[in-house]
Amino acid sequence: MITLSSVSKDYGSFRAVDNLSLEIKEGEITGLLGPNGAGKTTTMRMITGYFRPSSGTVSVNGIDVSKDPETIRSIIGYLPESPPLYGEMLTYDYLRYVTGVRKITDETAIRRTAEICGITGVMHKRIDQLSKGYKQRVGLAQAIIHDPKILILDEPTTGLDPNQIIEVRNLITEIGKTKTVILSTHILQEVEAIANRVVIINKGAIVKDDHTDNLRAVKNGHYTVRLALSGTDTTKATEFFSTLPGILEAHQVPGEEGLITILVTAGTEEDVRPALFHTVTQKGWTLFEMSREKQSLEAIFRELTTGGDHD
Ligand SMILES: Nc1ncnc2c1ncn2[C@@H]1O[C@H](COP(=O)(O)OP(=O)(O)OP(=O)(O)O)[C@@H](O)[C@H]1O
Repeated sequence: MITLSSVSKDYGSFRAVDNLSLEIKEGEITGLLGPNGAGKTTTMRMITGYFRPSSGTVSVNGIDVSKDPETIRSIIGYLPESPPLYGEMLTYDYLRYVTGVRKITDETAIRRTAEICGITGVMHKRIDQLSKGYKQRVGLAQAIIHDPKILILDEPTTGLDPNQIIEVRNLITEIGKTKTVILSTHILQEVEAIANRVVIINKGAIVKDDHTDNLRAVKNGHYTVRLALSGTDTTKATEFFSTLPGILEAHQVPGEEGLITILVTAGTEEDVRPALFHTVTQKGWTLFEMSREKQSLEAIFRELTTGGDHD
């Protein structure tokens, strides 16, 4: 449905998005996760047609975004980080204004959208008198008033209090049942709460693309065990370790000179250390060290994005 092919974006001599390729299927809720300055907003703006890529192509439903921006605008709803709201307008007048700009003729569009976004009760209030949570709902309303198939949300819960965050997340989840959604955030929990796919971006490039469920599995069960041993070779040791029950993978990592250091990833909550120890003694190898390290989601994110801030 959305295809980015080798897309780059330069601001002068600075490359904000670097040769990024991504395919998003209909119905997916994708979280673009990355630290400040990673290139999330730039990527989203290229999908909406707001920015042209410096190289590469973006297509939506097979249409090249830069060739037919009009059609793209009718397919996509966009909520920028600071929604384009006019504070002195009443909510109703603002939404009527948006229907005018979008040339929406469906008379029920405003009422329908207000109901979906839970803003029926504030239609006759000035926008600058609304709470941040309600302002964000109005922002969402302007993004979906033309019933777009795709919704793009730039940091949709930034600046909201914890209750408002939950409300807006629930609203996005509800709207996301019938749309393809891309949202950006630098908050891991946000992706976990809303998205079924996570694309981690750092320095303008994708460093991880996975189902949110897999990340949850990492959080809930997976951990690593580091072993330092001697009396064998790396191939044998990794081979034996990776065939043990509950072990997903084993590979060599740098370690103390003269020893083989191996990092084993366990895919179970059970402790695999006794089985590892057994293998080592059974084979007559010598164990110098063994330690278990919890691999939290935060740790993975940090590992993938450290040093990522361009600013
Ligand atoms: N108009 C611009 N001119 C020059 N540099 C820009 C421009 N817009 C963004 N940048 C730079 O490009 C990089 C990527 O910015 P972008 O806003 O896409 O990142 P982001 O991941 O959305 O970050 P944030 O979470 O802070 O919004 C940043 O280093 C930013 O300073």
